[in-house]
Amino acid sequence: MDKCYINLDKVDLYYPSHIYNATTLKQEIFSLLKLQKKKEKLDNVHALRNFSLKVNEGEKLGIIGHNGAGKSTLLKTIAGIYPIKSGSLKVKGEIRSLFDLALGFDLESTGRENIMYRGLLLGETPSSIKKHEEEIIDFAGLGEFIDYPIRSYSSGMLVRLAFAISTSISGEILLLDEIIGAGDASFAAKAKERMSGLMSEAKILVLVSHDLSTIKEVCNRVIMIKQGQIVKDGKPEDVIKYYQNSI
Ligand SMILES: Nc1ncnc2c1ncn2[C@@H]1O[C@H](COP(=O)(O)OP(=O)(O)OP(=O)(O)O)[C@@H](O)[C@H]1O
Repeated sequence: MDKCYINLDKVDLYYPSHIYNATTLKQEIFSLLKLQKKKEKLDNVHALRNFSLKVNEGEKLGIIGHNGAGKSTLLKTIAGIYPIKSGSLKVKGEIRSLFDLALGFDLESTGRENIMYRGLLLGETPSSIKKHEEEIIDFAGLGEFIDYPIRSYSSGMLVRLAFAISTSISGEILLLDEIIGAGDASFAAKAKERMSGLMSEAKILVLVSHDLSTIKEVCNRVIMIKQGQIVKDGKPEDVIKYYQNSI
């Protein structure tokens, strides 16, 4: 069987500025009355610049860098969420991304119904979701609330359900934006154990985190990103030291 990999070659990604360049009626009136300067046109944000990266099977890649460096953008680009402007992105292997855990939740539907909706969004088939349903319900530990609309859940209960669904099926390539610590103390311990299992089962792990000790513990390769480019790539201890010296 072919090995998994992620390959980005000279990728450029922009966030379009037109979203922010629109003026509200209030801003127009204030500027007409000369109470406020007319809004300056903003440029597109060039978030990944001529970005090349190859990640091979067996690699547990940590991504570090200052706020706004482009770490989350890179993760979402690998997940195929953001369209790239130029260059190429090739991914071999089934991706499981654990961000936007509650994406696709419908507040008026029950926990059980939401397992189906979210599972379908994660690319599962109805029969595979049904197979995992009891295990998800058991892990979330919501008792009879599983048949209540999720509008009635506390925020901790929602997190439990979202976490249980998103981590019920492992993928070959695991993309993580910070390791999720979910729920109260008893659930957090279970969640941590499950996360460790998923991370060690994954054929490729890509982990974005500001927690350098976790990066050191989990990863066998680290890249540091600055202004949408890799400035250092290598062994965790070397790249972490380089990053710390840059602070
Ligand atoms: N939805 C968006 N629209 C416009 N610009 C964005 C958007 N998301 C991120 N950016 C910009 O893209 C750049 C990279 O942001 P990104 O979120 O990838 O950084 P990050 O390294 O993950 O930061 P942090 O450590 O703060 O989470 C920043 O300049 C940010 O302002």
